Amino acid sequence: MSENKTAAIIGGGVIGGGWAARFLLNGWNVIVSDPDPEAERKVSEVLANARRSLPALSDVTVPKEGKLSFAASLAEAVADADWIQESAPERLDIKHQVFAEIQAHCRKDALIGSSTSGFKPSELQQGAARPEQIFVAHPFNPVYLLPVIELVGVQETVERAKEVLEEIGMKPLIVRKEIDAHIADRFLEAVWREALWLIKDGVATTQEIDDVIRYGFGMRWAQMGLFETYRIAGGEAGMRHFIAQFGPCLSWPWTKLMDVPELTEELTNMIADQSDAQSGMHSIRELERIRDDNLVAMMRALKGRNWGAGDLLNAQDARNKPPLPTDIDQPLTTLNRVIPIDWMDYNGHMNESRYGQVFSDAGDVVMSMVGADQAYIAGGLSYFTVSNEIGYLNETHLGDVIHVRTQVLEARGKKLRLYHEMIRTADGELLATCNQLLLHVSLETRKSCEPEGAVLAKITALGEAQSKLPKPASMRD
Ligand SMILES: NC(=O)C1=CN([C@@H]2O[C@H](COP(=O)(O)OP(=O)(O)OC[C@H]3O[C@@H](n4cnc5c(N)ncnc54)[C@H](O)[C@@H]3O)[C@@H](O)[C@H]2O)C=CC1
Ligand SMILES: C[N+](C)(C)CC(=O)CC(=O)[O-]
Repeated sequence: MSENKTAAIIGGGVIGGGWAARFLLNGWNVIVSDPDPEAERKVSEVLANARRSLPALSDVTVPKEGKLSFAASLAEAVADADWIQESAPERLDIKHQVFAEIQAHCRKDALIGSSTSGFKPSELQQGAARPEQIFVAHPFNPVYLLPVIELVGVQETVERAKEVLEEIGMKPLIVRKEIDAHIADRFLEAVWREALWLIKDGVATTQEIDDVIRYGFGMRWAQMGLFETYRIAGGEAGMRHFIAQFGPCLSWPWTKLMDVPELTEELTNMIADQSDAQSGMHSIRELERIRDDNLVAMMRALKGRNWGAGDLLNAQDARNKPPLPTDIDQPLTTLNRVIPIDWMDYNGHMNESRYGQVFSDAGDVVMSMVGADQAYIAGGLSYFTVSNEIGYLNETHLGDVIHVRTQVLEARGKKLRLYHEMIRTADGELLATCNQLLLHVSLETRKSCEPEGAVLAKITALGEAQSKLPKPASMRD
């Protein structure tokens, strides 16, 4: 488990702050070193944004947050660290100086990743005491939400790094060959160059460029990437037809390729003014929150499809899923989760439909406990919910950690009656209750029938044990 591990974050700016949040919210202790006197405030603000977004990607219990501290010196920060992440400015001389100091004070077995967007490991390792210890771990902003991370370096070191990053929910990609700007930044540079030309030539504004991306190909890229998208664009003949039709365009004047517009004061002002007009009404922190909420909503949608980034999140949930309750003589804890952004409504609280989901998920846990699981369902038997009587008692808000306490009121024959209490974990406030009736059914006839075999035995034992409990207090009120 990662609980006692420590990450040292060297440079707590945009990316260092994101790394600190990613490690902390996955249970690591984090110690930051940055000469900027404002670093603590900046990291704390990034962390506050991360706390409202990252846990909302999960549908199960999230790890307990680690401890954050700020070191008086780089030497102090790295002394006991398992992972050291360098996120100093993109200047090779600064990075060399930082690595020399890190290696003078860190453990020999510590992993030293660099967030560099473009330097190759061989450049970073120049003059290093132990070159093989340093590797590229290039993340994407915001580091606490976006999973992909490019790893470049000595095979054995990056393999070790990969394991750690997977534990904290990331999607490491080991880059085969070291090249300037790795893989992803090559694309980003190409797109950015073209965008600069379009603005300089007076063809499009910053707003129009952003619109063609977010209303169009950006959404396609987010769920399928480039090649799968273009395969479909080739019609029934697929990729070969796509290349035959659009390959020649690459040598037509469709792109400016490597030709970079000079970033004169005039062009810089034009871009900055357009950007102010487009987005200047929001602070950077507000824009971060808008971005994060959108990313969470999109990633959660992909989760429902078990696709791309959503597939990865489901795997992480499976790893973090708590075991089923075993103490059947007590009320059962059937759910433990954070309330995500896409469950909020126009009244600024959790929408009523989501209470149904919470209690449905809690009911599913009872089904699993008695063995009415995927295999049982595949065998043609299951439970259907035939009534949910929900009491909405208190408001539930974004980021609230909640749990559900369930009692089995009746488990006889086809009938399974459950009573759920949804509780805000921080203060024990009862938020909602649900009286739920399920009927055992045949999936073939779609009619109710008696449960069978081990499920019948387990449901009977559960019903008997729970019948000895007093009625839940909220039922008696
Ligand atoms: N901003 C971005 O979108 C991305 C940046 N990166 C990479 O991450 C690294 C950091 O970039 P940003 O966070 O954007 O820069 P930033 O300017 O936001 O942060 C850099 C931080 O390093 C601190 N610093 C300066 N000298 C230092 C030293 N000797 N020791 C410790 N800290 C020092 C600065 O005070 C500052 O807080 C760069 O290598 C960059 O290429 C990687 C992915 C995305
Ligand atoms: C602009 N950039 C080169 C710093 C971008 C990156 O390195 C990755 C990102 O988050 O876009």
